[in-house]
Amino acid sequence: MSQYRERLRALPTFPETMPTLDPEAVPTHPLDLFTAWLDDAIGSGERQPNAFALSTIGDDGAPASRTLIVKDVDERGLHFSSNRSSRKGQELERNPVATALFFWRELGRQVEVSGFVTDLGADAAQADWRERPSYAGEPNPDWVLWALEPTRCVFLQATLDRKHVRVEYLRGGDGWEHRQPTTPAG
Ligand SMILES: Cc1cc2nc3c(=O)[nH]c(=O)nc-3n(C[C@H](O)[C@H](O)[C@H](O)COP(=O)(O)O)c2cc1C
Repeated sequence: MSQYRERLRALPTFPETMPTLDPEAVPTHPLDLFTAWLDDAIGSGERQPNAFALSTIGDDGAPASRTLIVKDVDERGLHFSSNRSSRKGQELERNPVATALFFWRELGRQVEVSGFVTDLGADAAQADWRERPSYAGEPNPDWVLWALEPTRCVFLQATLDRKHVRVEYLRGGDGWEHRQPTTPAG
């Protein structure tokens, strides 16, 4: 029998005290809730609250995920950067959709942001490139800054009794709508 079964079940889970999420009191635009939660995550002191998993879709339809750093958030969406020739760069070139998944464990919060990805242009990419620790004075024509413009966002606030509270935002023709998903959460 695997040695992991008992060890994994014995691991500590959520913190004893966590914030609450009132689905009746969320803002109209999901990015307003996202930035409020990002502020909380930065304030919580947890390491790399700017890290998230980005999933893209390959030609065979299979998803691929990797950790990235979110560089900015504005009306265009979540900004992130990488090499155009990377696997993610090639996949985004062919199929410019992605999902970003944040997990802020000290707050028991998860946010899923899905939508369309756009290239923010060479000037923005090089400005980002110059701020990287590895920058050695040369531009990098392969570097890209993208924005993930959301069409669907799901916010989850964990609770100790595992009755996690979720709010799903969907963008339709008339703007954003939100509701509590009815499918099981955990
Ligand atoms: C905490 C963390 C942050 C990272 N941030 C970035 C990033 O902002 N940009 C990037 O290109 N790779 C970043 N990486 C590396 C990626 O996870 C990944 O390995 C790399 O980009 C190649 O991915 P791909 O082959 O799927 O395109 C980061 C890795 C870690 C662990």
